[in-house]
Amino acid sequence: MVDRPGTRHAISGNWATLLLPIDADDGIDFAGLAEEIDVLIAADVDGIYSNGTAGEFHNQTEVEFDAIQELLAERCRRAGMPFVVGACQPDPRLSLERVRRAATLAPAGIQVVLPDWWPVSEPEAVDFLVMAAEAAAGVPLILYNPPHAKRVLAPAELAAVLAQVPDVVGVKLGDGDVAWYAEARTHLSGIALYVPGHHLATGMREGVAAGAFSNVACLSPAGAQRWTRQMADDLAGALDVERRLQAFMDEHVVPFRRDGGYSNAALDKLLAAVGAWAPVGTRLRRPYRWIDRAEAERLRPIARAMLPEILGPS
Ligand SMILES: N[C@@H](CC=O)C(=O)O
Repeated sequence: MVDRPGTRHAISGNWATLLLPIDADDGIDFAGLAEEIDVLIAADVDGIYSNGTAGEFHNQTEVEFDAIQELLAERCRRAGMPFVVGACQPDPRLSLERVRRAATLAPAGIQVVLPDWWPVSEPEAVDFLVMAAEAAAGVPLILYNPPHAKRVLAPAELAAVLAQVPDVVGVKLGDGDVAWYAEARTHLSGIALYVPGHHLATGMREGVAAGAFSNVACLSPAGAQRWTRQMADDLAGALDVERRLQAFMDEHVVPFRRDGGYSNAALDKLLAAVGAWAPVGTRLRRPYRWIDRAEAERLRPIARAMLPEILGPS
């Protein structure tokens, strides 16, 4: 069990996701992944995490899972970079095994999703998280509860669940409107909340966000880090960047999902290819479709013009 901190959270700021470089034969390019981790370390992000949706946790074998986490842990440990392991898995049995193995790597936290084939009730969510906490053996848990989860918990429901599992110290979730932020303040103070990367300045202004497991870091880890630092002493400027980030996403990225049916992971890999900071590529593992790399080339000058603070030189 761990104590939940009051207002300061051990895991905060700009967390960058691993994105899997995928070969033409559908295998994971581990040499490319190692290079990517080193670029993230050099960008001096607040931390690196594996196996969110963008890390394609839902489409890898257990042997691959172990190899990814070991590579992340080994390189981060050597560099003194904090890391979080995503032990996410829609199947609760496999997920608990992933948590158990992740704990042996001594990460700063372990991320889990709720069982995701049959939507869980609140008591079932509690029971799963209690089992996950046992498997984590003292490593703090972060619940990843995005809008596309089978069971999405509203702030009051989350508070009721988390009150029974103090080992869950944070929640990565989709935020909402002004009313949602008011609800989050009412029910979730003391829990570290991680809002979508391109909403982080708003989450900070509303006094709710501890940080982001960030899609902005997909676009540029170094740029996302600069932007996150800006929030501390120039929130108005950071909110202006956020407005342009959202315009870029709405006009140029979201249409791939809304009109083209691409997944969030495809969108995140597109962002990484626009930023061109590591050998990630746009390819996803089959059966998921990926966005042609030419689209990244087309969008790069647009992104640079709209977001010089994020994509400009450091
Ligand atoms: N929701 C994303 C955030 C990064 O882009 C994830 O997969 O973790």
